[in-house]
Amino acid sequence: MSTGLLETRRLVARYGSVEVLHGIDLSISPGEIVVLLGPNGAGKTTLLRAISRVVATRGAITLAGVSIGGWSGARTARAGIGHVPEGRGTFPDLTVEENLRLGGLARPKGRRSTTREDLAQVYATFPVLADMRRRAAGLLSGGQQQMLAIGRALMARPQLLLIDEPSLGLAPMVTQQLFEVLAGIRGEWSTSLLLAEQNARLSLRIADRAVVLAGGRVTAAGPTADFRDGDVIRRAYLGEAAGDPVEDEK
Ligand SMILES: Nc1ncnc2c1ncn2[C@@H]1O[C@H](COP(=O)(O)OP(=O)(O)OP(=O)(O)O)[C@@H](O)[C@H]1O
Repeated sequence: MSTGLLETRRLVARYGSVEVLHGIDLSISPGEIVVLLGPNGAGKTTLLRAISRVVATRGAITLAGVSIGGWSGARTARAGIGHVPEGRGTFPDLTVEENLRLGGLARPKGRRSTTREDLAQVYATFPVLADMRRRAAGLLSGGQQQMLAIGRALMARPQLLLIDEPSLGLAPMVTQQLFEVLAGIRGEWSTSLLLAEQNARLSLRIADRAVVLAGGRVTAAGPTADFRDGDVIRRAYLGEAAGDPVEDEK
């Protein structure tokens, strides 16, 4: 039996009759940070949705050894997996703290910490949110909203946190600060992270392993040290025959 936190085997996902993931094998260890890289349309978002059970799948998915595939596993998945979707999805008319409290409602029964303790921990992770706790979420900057979306997911004390394109629409400096915080989250919150991210340079800096998707298949995977060379990224994204240089930043 595997010791991984998350395991997928031959995972297939489709939208209607169109199959977009064609048999993904992925494993994530407790406390590990894994980044999903790949060009637009590769299937990164769909893989996160498949793992959090919001798109239909075939194949095996286990979380801490418990099957979360099929309908019966969806509840287990929701209890153990936090999902920060692309676009963040915070409630703009609610305050920062109200948004965070809503995240806490998803916590599994038998939790050890109180809501007050969890709020304090979110504010320690993202001090700017503490200063804005009574402000409507819709008035926050893009970076602050991303922090709020991540904080809200953390309130459910997930074993695995899925974050889709955290850098989307953020200035480089804000993205850098956000990634520094993300690097610390696994220790502070005892969670693993799976990021889908176009910013290869920054995400490779904080992740332990990278998995590259193209056309709904894994085309490369390994420790991030193997991917820091721009040529490896280029081959992984475009195939051996690629001629034009690709920016590291892509
Ligand atoms: N709701 C949907 N209905 C039908 N097809 C979809 C839907 N969402 C995504 N797709 C298709 O599934 C494939 C994978 O898309 P996905 O969004 O998972 O890729 P991605 O790697 O996350 O891309 P991006 O970096 O642009 O977000 C694409 O061909 C896309 O057109």
